[in-house]
Amino acid sequence: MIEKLKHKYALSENGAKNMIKAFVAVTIANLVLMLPVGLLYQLTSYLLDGKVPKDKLGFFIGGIVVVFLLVAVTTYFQYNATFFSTYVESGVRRRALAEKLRRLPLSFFGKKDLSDLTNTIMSDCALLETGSSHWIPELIGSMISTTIIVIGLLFFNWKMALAAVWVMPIAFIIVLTSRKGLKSVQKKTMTYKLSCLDGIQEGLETIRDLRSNNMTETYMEGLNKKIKAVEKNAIVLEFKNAAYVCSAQMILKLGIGTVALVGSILLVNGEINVLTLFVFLLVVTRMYEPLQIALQNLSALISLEPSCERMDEILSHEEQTGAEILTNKGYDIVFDHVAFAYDSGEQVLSDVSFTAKQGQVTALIGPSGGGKTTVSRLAARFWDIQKGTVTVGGMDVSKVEPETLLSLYSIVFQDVTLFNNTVMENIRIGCKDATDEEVMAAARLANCTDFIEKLPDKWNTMIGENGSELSGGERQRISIARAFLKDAPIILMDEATASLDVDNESVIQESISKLIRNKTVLIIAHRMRTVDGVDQIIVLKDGVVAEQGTPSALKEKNGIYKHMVDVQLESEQWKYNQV
Ligand SMILES: Nc1ncnc2c1ncn2[C@@H]1O[C@H](COP(=O)(O)OP(=O)(O)OP(=O)(O)O)[C@@H](O)[C@H]1O
Repeated sequence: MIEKLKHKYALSENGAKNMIKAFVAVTIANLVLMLPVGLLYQLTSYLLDGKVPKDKLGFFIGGIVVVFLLVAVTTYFQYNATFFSTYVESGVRRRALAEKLRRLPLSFFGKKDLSDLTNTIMSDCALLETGSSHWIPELIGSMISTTIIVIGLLFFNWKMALAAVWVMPIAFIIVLTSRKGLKSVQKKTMTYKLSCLDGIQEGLETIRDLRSNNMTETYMEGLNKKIKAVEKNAIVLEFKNAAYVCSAQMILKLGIGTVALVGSILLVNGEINVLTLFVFLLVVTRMYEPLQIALQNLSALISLEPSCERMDEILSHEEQTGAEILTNKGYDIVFDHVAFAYDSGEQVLSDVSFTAKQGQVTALIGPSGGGKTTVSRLAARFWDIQKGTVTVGGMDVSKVEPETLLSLYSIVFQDVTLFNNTVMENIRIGCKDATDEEVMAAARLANCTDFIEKLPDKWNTMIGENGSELSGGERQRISIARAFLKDAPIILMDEATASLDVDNESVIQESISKLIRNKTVLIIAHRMRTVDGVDQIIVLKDGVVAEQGTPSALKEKNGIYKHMVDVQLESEQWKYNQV
């Protein structure tokens, strides 16, 4: 049962145990609320006999006090079991989701966009929070307590009990039949909501382009359509929900009528007395009250199912795991007959083999879409390959835990990610234990010091969300400073000097020459003059190694590389010219 609850409602072991406690708490609370009916039964029977015996007065007063105390204790117990544990569990669930996302392969993120995942962590969790504190315990608790009461009633008078009970399964079946329809509308609503969130996010991210292309009105029209779709679907969902729940609640109320009808017949036939009829009417109204709420809760739980499924999809997704101990001997990177396709299924690399040797610079070049970025990502196990092997110093990267493996790499990609923190802390990301002096030394090597010293708070200047207060070249130099600080044995670079001015570029190139000494360097290059001095060039075209060798050998071959060099030489002569 614990395992089932864990999967169904994305709970931790403790959360599932607490939920069972909540079921028990609600059941006991509901049963305790039936005790006054027992007292009333006793009292009425004495009153019908003429008077209440004096020696019983103490029993009734004591009974009332005990009932009050029990109600107070069970309410506290129920509150504790539902609310407190729910909010603790909610925090645990959000952390578990975030922790899980950290361990998932990047292929998973190709299928999900940012708003989808944020929505799961925030909105789906909040919805499940209400579900766990109200809907689920109240539904299960009232079902258990009603079953116990019904068994008691059957022993008391089975005919009257049947007159009260027959409506219950019908009411629940009505709500359950809505399951398929409700779930599909709920899924649609969620899809529309996510598309709406995507639209808003896209609008905010691209506001500059929208304005410069006079596209704001078109964008707003598109967004309005998405908002209207959400509205329309939400109304349909509410309407369907209300139709099923209200019909079920009406059926439930029929039970009071049948109890009165059957009771009157039995009374006339002398099978029961007035007191029994009175008690049944009292019990039935009390018993239907939590069931009315249970029907609403059942419907709410059905609508909650898609959210739980989305959470379970993340929590039960296979992680990228592996050994936490590195067994590599040296740092040669070897691609051996590697084939790879992203989730879209299209083959991106087929049968790629090459060796990037330690102490050498290997440049990946080739036409756009040839697979250069993909190869450099696979070298660090950002994705798992489908065929062949990628090894570092003889160690198969697919068998190493990703974070352990990444300790071997310094990565400098074009799209630098910076955090809204100080410059100092943004560089320290390269090595979290580095001292301020070490950070500054790395920054000096990456030629960052000049621009950092000019910032308002120097090293303590906050650089805005994703470094929005820095220029492209400055962002890139921070990323290079991180690589200096990390000082990892393997360096993956994506045309690291692309957005630097000529002066900066030559200084940085000199620094990079120092950085890469004795390291395995895999560099994605777009400009042929930067690869003239590398040890080896791998030309990737259409996902295969079309050429490989030293720059001079490839120039002599007169193939793709030579052609790229010639074309770039030509393009360097280009000037702005009116034709
Ligand atoms: N995350 C992804 N999901 C699906 N397909 C992808 C993904 N990333 C890249 N691709 C596809 O894989 C192929 C190779 O892309 P890759 O980025 O490796 O090429 P590249 O040689 O680095 O190109 P460029 O020089 O333009 O950066 C392309 O067809 C691209 O559309």
